Amino acid sequence: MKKLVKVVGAVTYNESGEILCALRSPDMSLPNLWEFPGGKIEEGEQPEETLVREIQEELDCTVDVYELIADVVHEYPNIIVNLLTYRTKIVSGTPTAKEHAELRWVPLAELHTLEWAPADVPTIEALQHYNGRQLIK
Ligand SMILES: Nc1nc2c([nH]c(=O)n2[C@H]2C[C@H](O)[C@@H](COP(=O)(O)OP(=O)(O)OP(=O)(O)O)O2)c(=O)[nH]1
Repeated sequence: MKKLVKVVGAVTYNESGEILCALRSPDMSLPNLWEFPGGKIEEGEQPEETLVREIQEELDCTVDVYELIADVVHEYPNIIVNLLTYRTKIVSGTPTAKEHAELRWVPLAELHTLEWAPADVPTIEALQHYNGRQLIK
């Protein structure tokens, strides 16, 4: 039976309303696809705690976590991923790619031009339906 992993991803806006996108490196699973930075929820962790920990590890900055954007179950060939995406805000530090091949700030209207990990597509669609400006707090 395929393993089900619970994963969190951070949707982070900058002052210009662009969203932080991260490119998985060639040696990761789902190589060379774009994702929201984050990672697997560990035993005993709340999703918000995972996000803060993972963003610190992967991007070397600190985020506050706000509302849930999408809760998606996606079946990959080898694994089932339950991806929870949350709006987050950087409260200290500047995002730096510690593990990703690239980080890029992308306007909402251009998100669909990137090649995303399939589990992320419903989040992109949900974001298009939001008024992006309302998300900048
Ligand atoms: N962090 C993150 N992972 C995602 C997203 N979309 C998506 O399908 N995933 C998948 C990729 C991985 O299979 C899993 C997250 O694991 P991880 O971020 O800890 O990645 P990893 O490379 O260490 O995991 P793995 O090689 O052991 O699969 O969820 C996303 O937006 N963010």
